[in-house]
Amino acid sequence: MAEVALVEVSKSFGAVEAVRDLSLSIANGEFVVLLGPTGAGKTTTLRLIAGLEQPDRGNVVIQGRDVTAEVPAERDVAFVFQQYSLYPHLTVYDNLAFPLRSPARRINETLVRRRVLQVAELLHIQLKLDNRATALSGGEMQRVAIGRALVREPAVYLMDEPLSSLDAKLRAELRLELKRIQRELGTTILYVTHDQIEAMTMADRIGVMSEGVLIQLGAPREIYERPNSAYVASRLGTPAINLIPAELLGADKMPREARTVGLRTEHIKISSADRPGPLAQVHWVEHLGDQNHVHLKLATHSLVTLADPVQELKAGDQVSLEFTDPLYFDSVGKRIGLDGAGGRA
Ligand SMILES: Nc1ncnc2c1ncn2[C@@H]1O[C@H](COP(=O)(O)OP(=O)(O)OP(=O)(O)O)[C@@H](O)[C@H]1O
Repeated sequence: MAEVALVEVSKSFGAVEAVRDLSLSIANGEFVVLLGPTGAGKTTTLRLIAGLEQPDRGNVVIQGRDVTAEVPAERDVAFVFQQYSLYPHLTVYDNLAFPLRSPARRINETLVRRRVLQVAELLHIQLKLDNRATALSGGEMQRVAIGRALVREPAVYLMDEPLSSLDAKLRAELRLELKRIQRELGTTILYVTHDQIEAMTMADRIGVMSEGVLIQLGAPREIYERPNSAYVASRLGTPAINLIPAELLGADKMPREARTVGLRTEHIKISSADRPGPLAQVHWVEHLGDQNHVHLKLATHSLVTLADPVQELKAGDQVSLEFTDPLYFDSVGKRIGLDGAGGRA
């Protein structure tokens, strides 16, 4: 049974349609990531599930129960926000125990203690239990914030960019930990992020949103390899996919309706200028440490790809390009050759 389902939900704020006709079903134990630019409607989607917003139309169903009319406290969800919302005057232990001590729950202290210790161990903060929340590093605070959600066992965890305030190293660490915990506990998570690496590495399925609409929902590889549109293709991949007008590349081998060609770095091979293929000029080479990005000029268009480390390239070099299995998009940006294998949202 779906743990959480949104059924044709819409929500406007004045003239802004924050979420439009959104249907989404999250299975028990599934990790779904909503990815999209700012203003796409991701946070509003979480708030609608939590009951912090009321939909204008549509229904929210949690564990088979229609909760649309219920207040947040009646819904079985836990929310983790971007900013750690800890009680500064309480110890880590008491912060973790807090959600279990509400009068409505009446859990005895032995059980509270057992659960807090279990979660603290899971998050590697067991040595910090006596610290005040303010005497923690940012990464530790965010672990406690996540732990406060984990001590409860709700139907679904809603997480709104929980790692975005952390530095890159901590983020990478916590990303792995969160995924491990989710696997171990079999929890159901709906997670919002701008970060494509978080989406690719943690999600069972990614939902790509734009302007309140769920554009595509699918497994990370499916979204990456078989995007339904140029928009979705441009949300994943570093460097970003190159979108080049089809007429620049010669129409002979392309589908007739192709207007734009999507070239990811793995679709582009750089060879010496005497090889067949369109000629491009190296504009500059960006050394990023672990990889080199080559910026190329193909007629009037710029293209970015990865440089083979053994290939000596420098600004001004002429090279020939060879393209393998690029993606083709029609005049409205829809991918040509959609196979209908569950790729559409
Ligand atoms: N309480 C509100 N009042 C008015 N407009 C709102 C409100 N909440 C959200 N919006 C608008 O709804 C749209 C969607 O906002 P939302 O916060 O859901 O986007 P988001 O994808 O989560 O963006 P971000 O990544 O920046 O958090 C935006 O245009 C936003 O300005």
